[in-house]
Amino acid sequence: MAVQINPSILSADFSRLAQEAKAVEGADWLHVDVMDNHFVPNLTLGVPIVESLARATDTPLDCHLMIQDADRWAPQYVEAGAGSVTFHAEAAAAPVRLAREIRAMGARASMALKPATPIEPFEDLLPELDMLLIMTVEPGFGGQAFLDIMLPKIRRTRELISKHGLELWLQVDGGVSASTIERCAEAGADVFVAGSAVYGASDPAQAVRALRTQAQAATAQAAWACDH
Ligand SMILES: O=C(CO)[C@H](O)[C@H](O)COP(=O)(O)O
Ligand SMILES: [Fe+2]
Repeated sequence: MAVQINPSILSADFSRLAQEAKAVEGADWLHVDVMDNHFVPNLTLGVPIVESLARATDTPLDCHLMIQDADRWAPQYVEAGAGSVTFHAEAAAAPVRLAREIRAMGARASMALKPATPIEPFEDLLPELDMLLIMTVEPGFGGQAFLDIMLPKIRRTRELISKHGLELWLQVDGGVSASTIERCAEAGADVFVAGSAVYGASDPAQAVRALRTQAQAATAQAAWACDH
């Protein structure tokens, strides 16, 4: 699969969200961080803003729900227009039922793991998912430093995906930038969220293109991609 670059609007100007979304048209997905001040110590936006964003841009929305009670709320983000909904493993009471519900509603189902949550207990669930998100910072804030210690987990997850012959996308989120994206791609990620590295740049669309070029080059050299 081609690499995908998903700018995170967490680092955008929230008073001009429609224009900020348009500034990165050409990106694969727009990453929308939903935070409830309970699952993470920060508060961002909810269903009405996702509904408005879905109308304002042709770029599909990749909603990352950092909220408690994901089982109750995730379907509402599909209804609001998200093309992909990511719930946290730590916040879902019934992740298989929830993933099936999201898929049945016509969206891609994705599950996220905080840095301290291992992938191994979820091996048998992977066929139920369209994407697995490995957090490379503690969720809650943009602009944090990339956690190198997550690289082995990315590698192990890529091995599980290969072992089971899955079509699962492997997303990384947190501290992804020109200086870290190649390590993520080499380890096995193929979907890259970047907030500050895109919206902190003078030309966000150009930053997306540059990250894509770097990720493509690193993937072409990566052992995991050469096996396919
Ligand atoms: O989920 C997130 C934080 O919890 C954000 O998507 C992420 O941090 C993006 O910002 P940056 O690229 O600046 O780290
Ligand atoms: Fe995110």
